[in-house]
Amino acid sequence: MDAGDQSLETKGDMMAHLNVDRVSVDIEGRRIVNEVVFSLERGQFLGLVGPNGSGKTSLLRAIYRVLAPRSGRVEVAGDSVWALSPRDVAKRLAVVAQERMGEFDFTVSELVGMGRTPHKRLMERDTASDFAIVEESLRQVGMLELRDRQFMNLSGGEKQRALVARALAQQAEFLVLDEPTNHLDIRHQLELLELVRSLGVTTIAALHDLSLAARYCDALVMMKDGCVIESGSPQQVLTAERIEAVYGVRARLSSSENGLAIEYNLPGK
Ligand SMILES: Nc1ncnc2c1ncn2[C@@H]1O[C@H](COP(=O)(O)OP(=O)(O)OP(=O)(O)O)[C@@H](O)[C@H]1O
Repeated sequence: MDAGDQSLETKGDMMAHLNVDRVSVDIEGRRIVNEVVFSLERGQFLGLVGPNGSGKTSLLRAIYRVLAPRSGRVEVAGDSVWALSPRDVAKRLAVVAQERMGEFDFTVSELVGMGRTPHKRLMERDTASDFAIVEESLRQVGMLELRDRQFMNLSGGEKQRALVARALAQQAEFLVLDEPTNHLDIRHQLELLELVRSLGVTTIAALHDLSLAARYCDALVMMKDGCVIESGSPQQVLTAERIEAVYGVRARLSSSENGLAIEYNLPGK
């Protein structure tokens, strides 16, 4: 999806790794996601941006098979996620969701080990390979030293990194991240986004920081009121006019060493 490529805006692509084709979600009779269309190639990192309540989480939940769409299709490598079993979806798609910040009564290692579950038979013991994968996943998020701590006693940012490690241990071909940088300090935000990029795994992430989204994502989908306002390369999507129309803030964009710097102001200031 290079700049100027219109494929995100047109009808879903059968050959794409992720194909979201006219997906609508209704909750309690209200349209929350409205006819969303985009597709994503294998290995690409797509950022889903938009103000609070614009439908990002609801769209992601429809993609990872938790919230049934009212209409439309979500396909991973050509297979409808709603035609697959939850277990088969979990083999192919790893999720770090906002609602998973709960109070798990497990150690960090045990939690990350749960990422291996979709690959195992019922009651099958962990193998040396499972332990090695868990260890590597903990190392990748800088959590090796905290492996024996209780998950529920971790700080918000440590919990978030443990949940990312669990998703890595799942070794899925597809990653879905809902505000993965939530709770993370600046260093850990950069480390996490660098890590996701370096994995080369097809990824869709809801992100609030537009500069970070521009820096790390191959493509952006910007939503407002459940609709896609624009999609394409970060340069194409992030303009001062569009940010003002969607977020209601004045934005001054300038290029910086690392991509895009954005200065925001309330209207009239
Ligand atoms: N279970 C639910 N019951 C009622 N309304 C819901 C439910 N889930 C979401 N909504 C509503 O749907 C709209 C979209 O919410 P959603 O969480 O998808 O937005 P979002 O873009 O992820 O927001 P944020 O950036 O604040 O996380 C909101 O108005 C929200 O209140």
